[in-house]
Amino acid sequence: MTDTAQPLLRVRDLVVRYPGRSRRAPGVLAVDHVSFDLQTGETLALVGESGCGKSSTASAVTGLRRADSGSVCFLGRELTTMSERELRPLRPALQPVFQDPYGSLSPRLSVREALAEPLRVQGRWDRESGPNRVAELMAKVGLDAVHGDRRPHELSGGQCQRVGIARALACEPRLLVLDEPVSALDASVRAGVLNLLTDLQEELGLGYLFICHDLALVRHLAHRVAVMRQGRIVETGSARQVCSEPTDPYTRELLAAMPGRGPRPVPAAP
Ligand SMILES: Nc1ncnc2c1ncn2[C@@H]1O[C@H](COP(=O)(O)OP(=O)(O)OP(=O)(O)O)[C@@H](O)[C@H]1O
Repeated sequence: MTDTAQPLLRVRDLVVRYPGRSRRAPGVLAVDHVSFDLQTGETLALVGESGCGKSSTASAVTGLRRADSGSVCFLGRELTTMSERELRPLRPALQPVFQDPYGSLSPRLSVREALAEPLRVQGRWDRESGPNRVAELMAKVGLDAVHGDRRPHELSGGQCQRVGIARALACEPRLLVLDEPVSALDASVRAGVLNLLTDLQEELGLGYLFICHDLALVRHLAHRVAVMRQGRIVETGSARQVCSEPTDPYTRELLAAMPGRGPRPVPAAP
């Protein structure tokens, strides 16, 4: 029987420390006992000023960095105590999407090759169905077939980010950890990528851990928001509540200083 009460992702008392290089340069406690749940089909935005620990939290969730302590439970499995070998079959279901759309793609691979790669790595490639699956992924993220032979330097930032999202989808994920996925894009293409993420979530029931510092985007995309300060979560609530009536004084201060404060809607897709 499926346990419907179990969240897609449950994080408890997560701690991430960066060791100091010497006695004079002490380490940094980047994530200080952070806890949150994320449900299937839900977007939880992690917001906070630069250096508050958002990306370190994301790295520990995706396993790019080992947590120093605490629990990361994904699909009911505790990730922090697993060996690399035990983690391998779970990794496709938990995919990161990074801020820098060019940096996250190999400059040598065409779009088609970049999308075939995760299928090959996972043993899902075969000569018959592979090319169709690649075409399907391109269509899903709104890339024309003509882009298939292009390399990253021949694409716009928005198109590169669509390739990054398609690569994540190739793994048939359940959760995307989106670390500032549109911050490096021109304002004119941001809305298109955000709308794509919304459509994919609706269609595939994906969970999103959305790391962001722009309140307008958070309001537009997130169901719930967790506000971080100096490694800790200081407030959690619905996007509407946190963005309009924050209870924590620091959140109020932070939101007032954030880009996108006030009722500024995200422009429609071009
Ligand atoms: N590799 C590292 N080595 C040492 N300290 C680090 C490292 N990465 C991050 N830190 C420190 O950990 C703290 C949290 O950083 P983190 O990048 O997680 O914050 P952030 O909220 O994502 O910031 P930003 O919005 O600027 O990306 C900061 O004090 C940062 O300087």
